Amino acid sequence: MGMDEGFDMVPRLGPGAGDTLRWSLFMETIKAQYAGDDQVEIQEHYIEFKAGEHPTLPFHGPHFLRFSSKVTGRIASETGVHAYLQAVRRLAVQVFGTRIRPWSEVFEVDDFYDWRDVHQSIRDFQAGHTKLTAFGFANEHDNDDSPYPLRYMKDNLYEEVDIPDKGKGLVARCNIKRGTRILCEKPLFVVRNMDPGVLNGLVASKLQSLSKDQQMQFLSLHNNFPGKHAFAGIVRTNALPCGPGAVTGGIYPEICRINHSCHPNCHNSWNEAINDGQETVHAIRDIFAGEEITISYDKGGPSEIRQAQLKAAFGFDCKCDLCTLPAAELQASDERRHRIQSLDEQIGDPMTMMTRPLSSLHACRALLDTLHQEYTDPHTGEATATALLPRLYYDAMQIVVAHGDQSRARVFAERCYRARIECEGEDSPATQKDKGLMQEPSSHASFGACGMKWRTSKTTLPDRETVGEEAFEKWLWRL
Ligand SMILES: C[S@@+](CC[C@H](N)C(=O)[O-])C[C@H]1O[C@@H](n2cnc3c(N)ncnc32)[C@H](O)[C@@H]1O
Repeated sequence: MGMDEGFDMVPRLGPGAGDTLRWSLFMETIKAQYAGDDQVEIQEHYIEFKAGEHPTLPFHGPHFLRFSSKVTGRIASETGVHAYLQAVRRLAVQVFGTRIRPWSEVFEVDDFYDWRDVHQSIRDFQAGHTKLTAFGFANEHDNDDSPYPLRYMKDNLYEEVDIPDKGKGLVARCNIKRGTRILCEKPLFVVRNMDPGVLNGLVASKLQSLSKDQQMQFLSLHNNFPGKHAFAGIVRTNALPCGPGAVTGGIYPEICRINHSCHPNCHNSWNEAINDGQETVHAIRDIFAGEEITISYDKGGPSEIRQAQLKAAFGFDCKCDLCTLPAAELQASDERRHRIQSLDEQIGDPMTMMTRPLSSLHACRALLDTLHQEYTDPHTGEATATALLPRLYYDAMQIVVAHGDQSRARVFAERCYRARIECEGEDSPATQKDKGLMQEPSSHASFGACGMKWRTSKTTLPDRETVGEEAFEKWLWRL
């Protein structure tokens, strides 16, 4: 049998320029170190150590999860694999620090990744794939006796770890399917935005009514504004608004550990319907084990604008995967985000909606295409959900319903409802409202408000199966 030993990379590497550069530096160091060693062979897509169980290092960093081998038994000792594991680990620690997580069956130190994910990633990079594929997802049961990921099913889907350049953060312990509710948390307390001195006193009195554990949870949160008013600094660093445009913000022991990304893989929202109000976090794309869980703290926009907003409101320079992309890719993203902003303004113009609704509707369609181009999964290249999608479908629904078109309004309301479920869950009041509109579009307050020139009944829509997808979309968007 033999005992395994090795190290895992947690969080796994992302597509940003920093991770790409560090990984290529590490791989070049490995190549130089083992240049004359005939047990170390450079293959097309990876470096192979022909010792023990032949551990490998892929050239494509995001595929790297684990470097390991059996370290007991005849083959291990004859090939000297233990010395390779130690030397490679030392070099990795020099480049990646605490991100390198050593583990050992000999010393009963647990590994991080499920072996099936490790084997899947090895199959992928050996075949030369640059996209990642997931072995399986949490909560997804197949006919196998041991559903993935068995040992995590009872636990949280995430773990708190140190994240380079961002302090602490949460990473996925297993692959998480898009739409999964990862967290649902009650605030320790809620507060309004106010002068730091007054806020400090108010928080001090709120802390007195909390348990010792809760006080410690609050005090352990990050403070990006150290100084005279420490409590107010913690609130400013961590408070999340209790709903869109809310004047109150909540403080949470776990959700407040989630770092910001300008291209987040999760969406957070306040759900009034759960036990007097709780904050939820949903995966808006498939998340791979070892990936950092992220939400957005701001309103988005091109990099210059959003980075300035983050600095002014929260006092940090954003180091997310989008902001650290190579310059040419960041510029392409900025162009799409400028377009998103200008289409959004066009759609929000009430005069255009009243007098030229077709133009507003076509702007919605153009926005949808741009969102699909901008919000793609960095690992698979597929379009992902974004909190902008339910809003877009809601806007499209409002445009058509205001002109009496119930059939299209029904389709847009349904799309809005489905997109909202992914971001907020079925039990969110906003999702339930969308569901009501999907069933009865004429119940919308603006029904017919701009006239009835597009009048249809809610049942007069073409059969998608009969006319085909393309014709249905043309009908829907009035193309
Ligand atoms: C709500 S806290 C998140 C958890 C925090 N990292 C911790 O250690 O507890 C927000 C703080 O995390 C850091 N942070 C979050 N997102 C970041 C990002 N994208 N880039 C750099 N720092 C970030 C900043 O210091 C920010 O003030």
